[in-house]
Amino acid sequence: MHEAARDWFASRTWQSVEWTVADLVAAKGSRTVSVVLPALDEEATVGAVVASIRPLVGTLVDELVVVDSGSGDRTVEVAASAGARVVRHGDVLPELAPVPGKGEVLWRSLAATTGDVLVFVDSDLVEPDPGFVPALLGPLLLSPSAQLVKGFYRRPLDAADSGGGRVTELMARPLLSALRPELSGVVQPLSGEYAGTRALLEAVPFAAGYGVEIGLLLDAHALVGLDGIAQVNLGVRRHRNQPLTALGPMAAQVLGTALARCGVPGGPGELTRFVEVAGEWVPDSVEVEAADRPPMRELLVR
Ligand SMILES: O=c1ccn([C@@H]2O[C@H](COP(=O)(O)OP(=O)(O)O)[C@@H](O)[C@H]2O)c(=O)[nH]1
Ligand SMILES: O=C(O)[C@@H](COP(=O)(O)O)O[C@H]1O[C@H](CO)[C@@H](O)[C@H](O)[C@H]1O
Repeated sequence: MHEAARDWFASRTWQSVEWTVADLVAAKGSRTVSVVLPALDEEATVGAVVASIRPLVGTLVDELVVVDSGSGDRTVEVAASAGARVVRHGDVLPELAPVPGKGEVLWRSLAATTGDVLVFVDSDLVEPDPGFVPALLGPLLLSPSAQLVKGFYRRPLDAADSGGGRVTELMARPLLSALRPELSGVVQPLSGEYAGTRALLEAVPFAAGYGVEIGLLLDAHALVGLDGIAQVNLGVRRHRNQPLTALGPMAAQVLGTALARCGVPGGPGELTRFVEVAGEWVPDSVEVEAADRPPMRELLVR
């Protein structure tokens, strides 16, 4: 293991949560906290995720916002009835036509919220743990240098107790070990549950697609160094696992964003896969976008 990564892992990893919500409320002081859930067609799960965080609103959490990515189901209604403020992606920065992607809604959430600290939680969690948000906020509110805190966990895959995090294990981890070994101590570089200071998040670009997590991690490292990053054990994280075929374009976006951040030319471009049709295999090509949205601070005059 890279020496800097080993030292960072030893000093900036919380294997267990040593604080209470009351400790965090006391440490928070005048700082404010926004929790953001990106959502695309999550009517089946978003309600329970909102409900797992809602009890913290008014004390530790100042606003709980679901940013909808253009859902075609009842995500908006379910999220609102569970107690979240719901923002549709076109409602914020309406002068900018939304582009598809998770990073797009996370980027827009910066303009739709006011918290000094933001916590991102996926809306497709299954059996969401109410401890996730307090755990993620601990290092940020209690440790002066932390600006980005990544969650890590055991990741079930469908009915199996482990095996999740397929793009993490097969793309992100090898990428980081090759291009940024200093970050090889990050247990879940693509975790969708993480917290960051607004100062950091508004200072960096957001990859509009699934490259958002790897992009933020690489940019945080470039901007604030390893000492500005921490990670905390959240236990177990179950979520709706996409089929393997859907993870090819996701992996390509992660690759494209990571290469761009590391100054390696060559974006993801076109990804060609193959499908079997009546006993024959035929190509199935898709254009993979890895475009970035600019640092929000360049748009917002505060
Ligand atoms: O264009 C998108 C794609 C995803 N998501 C949300 O981002 C989170 C993670 O996406 P997904 O579950 O597709 O990724 P996975 O967890 O399977 O890697 C979920 O809350 C999605 O609803 C979104 O808001 N817009
Ligand atoms: O970590 C991963 O490999 C992928 C896929 O997870 P699974 O194999 O379905 O458990 O999930 C993550 O990656 C996305 C891209 O960074 C994030 O946006 C998701 O929040 C995260 O779940």
